[in-house]
Amino acid sequence: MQRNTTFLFDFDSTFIQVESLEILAEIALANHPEKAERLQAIQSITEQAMEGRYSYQESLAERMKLLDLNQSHLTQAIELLKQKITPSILRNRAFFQTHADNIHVITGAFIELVWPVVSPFGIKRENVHANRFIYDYEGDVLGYDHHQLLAQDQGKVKLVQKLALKDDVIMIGDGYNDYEVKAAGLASTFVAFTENITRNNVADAADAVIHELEGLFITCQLPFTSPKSPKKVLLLENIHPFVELYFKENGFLVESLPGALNAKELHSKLHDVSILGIRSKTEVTANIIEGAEKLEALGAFCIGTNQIDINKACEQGIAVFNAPFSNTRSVVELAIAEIILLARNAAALSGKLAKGQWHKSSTGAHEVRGKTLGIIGYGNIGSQLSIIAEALGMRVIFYDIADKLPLGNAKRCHHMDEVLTQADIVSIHVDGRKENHHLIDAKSFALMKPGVIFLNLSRDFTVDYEALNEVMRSGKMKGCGIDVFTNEPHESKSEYQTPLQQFENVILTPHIGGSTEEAQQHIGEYVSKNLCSYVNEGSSTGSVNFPQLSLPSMNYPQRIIHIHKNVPGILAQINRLFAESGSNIEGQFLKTNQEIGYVITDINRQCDDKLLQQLQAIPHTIKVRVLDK
Ligand SMILES: NC(=O)C1=CN([C@@H]2O[C@H](COP(=O)(O)OP(=O)(O)OC[C@H]3O[C@@H](n4cnc5c(N)ncnc54)[C@H](O)[C@@H]3O)[C@@H](O)[C@H]2O)C=CC1
Ligand SMILES: O=C(O)CCC(=O)C(=O)O
Repeated sequence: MQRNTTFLFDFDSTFIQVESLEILAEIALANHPEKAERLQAIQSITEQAMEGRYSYQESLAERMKLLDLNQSHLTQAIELLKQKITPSILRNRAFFQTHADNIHVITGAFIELVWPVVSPFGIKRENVHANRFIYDYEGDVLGYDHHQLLAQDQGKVKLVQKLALKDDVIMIGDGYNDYEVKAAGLASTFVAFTENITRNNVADAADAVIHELEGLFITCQLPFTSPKSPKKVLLLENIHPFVELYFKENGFLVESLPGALNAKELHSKLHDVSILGIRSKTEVTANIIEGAEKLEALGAFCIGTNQIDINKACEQGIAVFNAPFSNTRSVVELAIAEIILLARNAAALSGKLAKGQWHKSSTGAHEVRGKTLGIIGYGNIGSQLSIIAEALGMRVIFYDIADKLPLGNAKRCHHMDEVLTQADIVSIHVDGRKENHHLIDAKSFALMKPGVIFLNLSRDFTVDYEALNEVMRSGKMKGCGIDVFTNEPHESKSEYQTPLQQFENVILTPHIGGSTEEAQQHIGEYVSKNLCSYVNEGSSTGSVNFPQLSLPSMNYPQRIIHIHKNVPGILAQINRLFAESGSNIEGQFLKTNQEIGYVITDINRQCDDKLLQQLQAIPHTIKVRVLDK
């Protein structure tokens, strides 16, 4: 950095992606009959003022007249604005922290909104210059302080004059009033910031136009560069918003899409992506993995990982993570609800009443107390279902290929057929391994009792749905609850047809077993933290295909990660290379699983290209990663 440079940052549409007064107006006018007209008027006045076509003083007065504000509006606006920080500002938090003494925020926005957003960046309170509201005793906003320089025309110019800065001054902003500081001779450079909005007359007047904050480091030849060029995260299938925010706060570039992508779309999107986040719909095949050169980690924001070619991911050194517990309770609650509703014929009766038919009857409606629930697959979901079903007075029997401890009074059966022949309700909770294709077929249905209730909330292919349709058509089955379907649509709100729609006593849900706010929030937190600490520090806790290593934080100049096929003798070769290169090993961690050897070495110096190439050349090496402290 040139010595003694002061950076003046605009706030609205520069530090944040939006105009704070517009956000405040959206909230304050939410229930106002003239909401649309007033919002449009506010936007139009802002735009004219920012382009320098309208007096700032008048524009502020006009906009404030259109609002009735109180404290609660401000509180809501602050929360929203914190989510709207400009991405390149967010990922360069370190820049603001490092140069806190030399950074000012100068804005016509209100301090009540500005300070909570900028303070986490280490910006000093005395360096934040903004307008302020005036309140009555009840906390309603009476107006604003007209005497503040920033409420006046040429307000930024007057304020910077008053600051009497001795340093070289660089003004960064998106509006004409930011340019005015340079025009008045108070800044050596005006940098137009266009990440959120481009105003042609402002860009034309600027000494430099930057699209992201990193452009400032280049334009001003600051040795401060982004800590690393940011890695890209692609999030698909409506993953919880926490995840996007979390990655952004940790310096990643994030793209979020609501639906799944098909193979072609996914292939072309992945070329520069380091972390891919999906749920159950995105097929990550061997071809996709092979083409994703930069992919380091893959997060399944769900339980099932059958949609991912795990073997290929191992071969390519890509760690896969999931959330094995976070949505299990949600699935169990849905299963219990469906069992009760189907036992009471409620799905059929509700469907009739929706069509105007009042069918009040107890015939064929049963309590679940005392009935036998047969669970196939006694894992995290099956075993929780067992406990809750027993609490409702049901008798539980189960079958699992693994030797599972029966919980409560549940009885373990040694053959699946035992469960199928005895249960009043059969519920499938096996995992999505390939061998489970059509685990439940026509023969299985034939073994079930007449009047059986059948649930599948696991994976579509575990059940032969043609056979299920047949048995439903035959009238043998009382009803079924199905949450997982063949060829589920990639996007929510799509059309979907299944022959099961013709039956009455069915509960058909669009794969929502795990779709509760609670589950999605927890999955989001769990998977994104594991992904982040894998990519940033090498910890593989929570990975489904890598040996799990929880590592200490990085205290030495470099951490070298060597991922290789699990064959004997690799560690010795790695350590020989370190010794020959004169690197001192400060700490070393090794864990293997059947496929992979995972060696992490902290060394006392920066590893040179030659050493890296030698590590990469060790036979059976899959990938070498270098992490800087
Ligand atoms: N509908 C939804 O939204 C959701 C569906 N799921 C699905 O539910 C299923 C169960 O999930 P978890 O309980 O978390 O899995 P889990 O892995 O904890 O349990 C699966 C159990 O099934 C057993 N198993 C596998 N094949 C079997 C077979 N052929 N016969 C008997 N037992 C067998 C395993 O030994 C294991 O104990 C998975 O397929 C998962 O993908 C999970 C969450 C949400
Ligand atoms: O909620 C989802 O997207 C998928 C849930 C699921 O099937 C799973 O967690 O395995």
